[in-house]
Amino acid sequence: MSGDILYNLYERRLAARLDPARAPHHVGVILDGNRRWARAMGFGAAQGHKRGADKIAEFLTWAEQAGVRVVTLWLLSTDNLSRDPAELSPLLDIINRAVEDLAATGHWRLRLVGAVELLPEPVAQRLRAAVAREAHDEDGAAGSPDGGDGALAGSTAMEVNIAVGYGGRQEIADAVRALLRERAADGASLEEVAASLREEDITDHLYTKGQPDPDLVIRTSGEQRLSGFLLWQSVHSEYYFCEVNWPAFRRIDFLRALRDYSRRERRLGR
Ligand SMILES: CC(C)=CCC/C(C)=C/COP(=O)(O)OP(=O)(O)O
Ligand SMILES: C=C(C)CCOP(=O)(O)OP(=O)(O)O
Ligand SMILES: [Mg+2]
Repeated sequence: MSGDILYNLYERRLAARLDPARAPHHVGVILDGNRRWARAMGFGAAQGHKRGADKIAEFLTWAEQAGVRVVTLWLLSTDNLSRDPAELSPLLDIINRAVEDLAATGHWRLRLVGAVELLPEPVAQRLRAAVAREAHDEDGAAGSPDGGDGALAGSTAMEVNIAVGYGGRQEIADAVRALLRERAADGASLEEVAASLREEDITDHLYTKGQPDPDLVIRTSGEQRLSGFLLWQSVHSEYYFCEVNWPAFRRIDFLRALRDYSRRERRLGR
């Protein structure tokens, strides 16, 4: 039997054995290892990022098929903004194009989660425009990523958070700033804000406001760290670290993550 046939059989068996009722509602992904993948292939960093970007729509389709309702994709950290401009500039363009392509399918509900204002203005503008166009398409006709008659981006479409210029500490600082400004505009004194501050007030001002916390966070490339991803929201998240570099991530890697997740016992401190 050829490798492809065996792979397909294994993939189908893994998928069939997963209980959709145990699927994570929100999956966060740290798409790591683009440059290591590129180096191993004898390519430059930009080709690694490009191949990584090409994997995104495919991944979202797998997640949707598995019953996931929210996906957060970490495409650029605040720390990544200090990378060499020779790498950063093509990477920002690749991210812009990737988000425009996702928006053009009209298939997902996109949300920018990150300090977009820290990005070069033209990049930020393109990102905002792509996501705004997608939101507009919600009541119009748009096809599925494969060009078929898939679900339209409406209230039932999977939500996809695009984390660009995202840093966990930055997000919490932004949330506190927004909260303080809001309360100040209502005429509250600093002492009144301090006395009444609850955890939920911070949660309600995060980039992810209104969304459930991630149940499962996947990081590719073998690194076992968070690097600040969804710092506030990941208190009870399950982590899955996968050795494969992001551009080489396959559906069976994702299905294995889901299988692993379905076997975990989440106690939430109880
Ligand atoms: C369009 C996409 C997919 C964007 C993700 C950008 C990014 C910083 C990926 C991580 O790989 P890396 O650059 O950190 O590579 P490595 O970990 O191998 O150094
Ligand atoms: C995947 C993204 C977008 C950010 C985290 O990966 P990095 O590669 O930048 O993080 P470190 O390994 O340096 O912590
Ligand atoms: Mg990396």
